Amino acid sequence: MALDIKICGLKTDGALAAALAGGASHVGFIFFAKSPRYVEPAEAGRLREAARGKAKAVAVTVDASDAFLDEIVAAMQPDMLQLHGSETPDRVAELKARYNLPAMKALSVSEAADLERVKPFIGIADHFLFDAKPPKGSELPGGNGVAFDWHILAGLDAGVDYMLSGGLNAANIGDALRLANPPGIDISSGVESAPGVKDPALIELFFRAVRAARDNRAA
Ligand SMILES: O=C(O)c1ccccc1N[C@@H]1O[C@H](COP(=O)(O)O)[C@@H](O)[C@H]1O
Repeated sequence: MALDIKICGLKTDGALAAALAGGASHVGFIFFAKSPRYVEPAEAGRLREAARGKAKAVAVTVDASDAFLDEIVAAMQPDMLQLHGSETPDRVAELKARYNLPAMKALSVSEAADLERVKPFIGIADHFLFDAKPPKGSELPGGNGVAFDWHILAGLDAGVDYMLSGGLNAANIGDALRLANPPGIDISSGVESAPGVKDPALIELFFRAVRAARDNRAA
């Protein structure tokens, strides 16, 4: 089965090129002002053109207003919305209808019981993204480079389409794929040389590690 791979928090042509060259299925742009990965909608619109027809462009938002979402959607024409805040099932349904776009609902998890939070979104969110809970004091709901216990995902209904996220990098992706066997993976700070600074070489290294892990499984 094909593995979805999302490289998130892209801000430069070089990093985007590395993500596409590696075979990313999704590229993510962050519209959360406090993030070091924040990109202006117009700039994301320029960047995403390189991905058209190659990878899905994902607009990552956090409890965004309709006005801001209108601006983002008009400027970058995303293929998907990633809702990384405390959006309710009703809000997810409302946004899907408003923009006629699929939605990926991000949920933070630290224990098996957290997976229960998927249930109200079933039949509404098109995909899920499981991320670690932010460390105390962090201003970011995601992009903290923190992993959760992937064993938790063993309790997930097999029909749930999701991306595994949080603290992934070239060193741990093999274990993550082996333990959770997720339909998709999502990475941001694990391919950065500093917060918000994507490193094309680390992106390439990550894809190499993914391929090596998958080759090992097939052998
Ligand atoms: O990356 C951010 O700054 C960010 C800000 C606001 C919402 C979500 C954000 N990032 C998401 O979190 C995952 C995991 O990041 P990491 O690999 O642990 O650094 C990232 O891929 C985005 O989907």
